[in-house]
Amino acid sequence: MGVLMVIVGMFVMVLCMCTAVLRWNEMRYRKKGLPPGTMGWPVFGETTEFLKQGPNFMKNQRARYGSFFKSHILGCPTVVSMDPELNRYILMNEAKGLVPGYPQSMLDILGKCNIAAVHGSTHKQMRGALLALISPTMIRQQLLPKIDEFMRAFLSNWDNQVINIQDRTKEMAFLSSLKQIASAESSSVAQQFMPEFFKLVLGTLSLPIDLPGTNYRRGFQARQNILKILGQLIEKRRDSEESHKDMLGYLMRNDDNNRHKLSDDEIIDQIITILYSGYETVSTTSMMAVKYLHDHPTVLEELRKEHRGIRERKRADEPIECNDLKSMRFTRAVIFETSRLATIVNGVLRKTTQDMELNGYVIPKGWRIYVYTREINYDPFLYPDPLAFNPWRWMDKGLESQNYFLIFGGGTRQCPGKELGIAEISTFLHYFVTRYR
Ligand code: HEM
Repeated sequence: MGVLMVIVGMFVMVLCMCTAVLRWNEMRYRKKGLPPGTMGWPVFGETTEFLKQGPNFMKNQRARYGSFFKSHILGCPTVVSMDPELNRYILMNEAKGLVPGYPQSMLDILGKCNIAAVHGSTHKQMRGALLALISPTMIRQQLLPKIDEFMRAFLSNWDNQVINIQDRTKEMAFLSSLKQIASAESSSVAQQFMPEFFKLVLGTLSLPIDLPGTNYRRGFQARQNILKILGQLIEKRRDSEESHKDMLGYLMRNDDNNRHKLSDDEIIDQIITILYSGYETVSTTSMMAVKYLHDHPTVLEELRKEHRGIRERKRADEPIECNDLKSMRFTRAVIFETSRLATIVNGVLRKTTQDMELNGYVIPKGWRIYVYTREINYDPFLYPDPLAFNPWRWMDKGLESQNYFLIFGGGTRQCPGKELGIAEISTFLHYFVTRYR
């Protein structure tokens, strides 16, 4: 009986202490002008709930506090905006005191010249250099032939095997980008590069704890190894003086036509940016498209009809060209519907560089703003019967240009790789549905 009393007493004491700490933490943030919401525990905030519950955490908080609330997630005090109007306003008005607000581990591992780590004129410079590499002309003349050659080879000999589509689409996204970046050397460096790249990706999504065995430490070491691989590649190319028509070749051009000359460090971070930005997005969209096509035979049939039509107009070894891509209207619709229903990107993060008034509240300098765009994908007014996989809804072109289409972000940081990503996924689907049942 005595032991039981002690246990109950201790339990009550711990409960009181926890309540006191939580209350104290709430009081610290009870400044006038901040939006409603809870801040959770000191240091950890509500990160555990956020990571465990995912979108449900957002929904629950919105039910309690409305579409604009404060929290403390991923190590920072954060305001979450789930309001479509406000989200659009924030993305369109980044210059009024906002910079990207991605976690420290991501910035450390992706490098200080990474596009998400820079703003103002440096951002303009890095974005300009990137846009020159993936412009519609570059896609038509340089990138699409490489993508086609890669997908054609990658999607061969899958018969009579069990294919792990998640692993394969990850490999596909990485190797396809690598071929566009360094086509001549891609097959010789891929085996060494790929495992390092996968470690780098894990590191960017970890807590920045620099101890042996942590994903952060492994990711950082992977970055060092990738710097070495890319540094050697650049050096070799400079020594050989041979010109290369791939992304690295264009980045290294030293003639007067190159308006966006970058230093070697900037070139390397630009390459890591391209690999990183197109990796999770393209691989997950491709994987989910395969899943939805499997679940919806009528959609698969319609898609197959489109691709068989293209094949019938070509010789067996003739590559996919820009006109073929343009004619893939249903495929584009399948890609958008997949991105919408699977919500590949939940939202984007920004950080305030000064106290900032938003929605009638004052957001202090240094706070994160999570522009949470996921919910808009399930809005029944924009997308009737929102949980149905219905690519036909995208056949009306207007839907792609409506104001709340934020699957590829918006404003000055809108995804520059949208058309390149669509070209890769479309070519993947082309060979997938024309070669396999
Ligand atoms: C289906 C595929 C893709 C989706 C859904 C997607 C989505 C997005 C989103 C939502 C953003 C905005 C991030 C922000 O505002 O902070 C973004 C930015 C970006 N994306 Fe994509 N993306 C895709 C493919 C690609 C590809 C293939 C590339 C390759 C070059 C790429 C390169 C970038 C870059 C460099 C940025 C940063 C732009 C800047 O900060 O100015 N993306 N993407």
